[in-house]
Amino acid sequence: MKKLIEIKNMYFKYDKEYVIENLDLDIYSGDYLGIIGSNGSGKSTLIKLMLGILKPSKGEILLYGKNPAIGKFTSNIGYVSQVGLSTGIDFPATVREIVMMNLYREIGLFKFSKVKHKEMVKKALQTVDMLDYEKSKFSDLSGGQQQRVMIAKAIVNNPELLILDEPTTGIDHKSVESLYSLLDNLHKNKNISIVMISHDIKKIKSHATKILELDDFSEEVIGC
Ligand SMILES: Nc1ncnc2c1ncn2[C@@H]1O[C@H](COP(=O)(O)OP(=O)(O)OP(=O)(O)O)[C@@H](O)[C@H]1O
Repeated sequence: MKKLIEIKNMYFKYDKEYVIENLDLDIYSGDYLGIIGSNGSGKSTLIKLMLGILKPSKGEILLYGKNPAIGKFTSNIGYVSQVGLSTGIDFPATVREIVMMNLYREIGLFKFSKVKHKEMVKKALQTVDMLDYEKSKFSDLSGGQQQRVMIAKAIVNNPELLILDEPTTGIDHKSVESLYSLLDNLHKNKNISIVMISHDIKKIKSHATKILELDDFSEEVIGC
């Protein structure tokens, strides 16, 4: 099995105290890892380390066997933030434009998208069942619909790994259920590995294949 992320003896602190201490963790292709833990236990920090936004204070984190270049986002990894953060989009963009944003590296800024790119956007929107909303204004959608669009944006590049930071916060019960089924579908049928923070321990344990508990500095991986 291919190793996507390898964390070795990693420590991280913002100021004086360590937020993450002596963490060892391997994430393989095919994993669906749920990250749980109380408020402030370091879940979002760990994701920022995985994305290369933060650098370990000690120890190592390797993405595809390499040190992530700080601030250089790899297109092999898709990222979805909390609903509140994704709705920070305050210009009148359409659903298609939002998803297209993750193709600009490929298209080139200020150049026109090609048929191929429009097809990639359509395919991603179809996967998340939002193709009918392609021309709708993003800001007119419900929280659950917006989150599906953000997932389409994250998968439009066909990443191997999708990282989600509590994507269900603030969305209604029915949308949460359908978001979990969508993630199951991406995991099982599209071979996308998943790392997801969740406060709903029962639910994440019933979907994930591994759980990492980040509490009281005691990190533990439990096979589900
Ligand atoms: N930029 C920062 N500078 C200093 N301290 C920070 C910063 N970001 C987070 N922290 C602190 O690091 C600790 C871990 O924060 P983090 O956001 O990773 O926790 P979390 O488990 O994701 O919490 P929550 O469940 O509330 O989102 C907290 O004590 C937090 O106050």
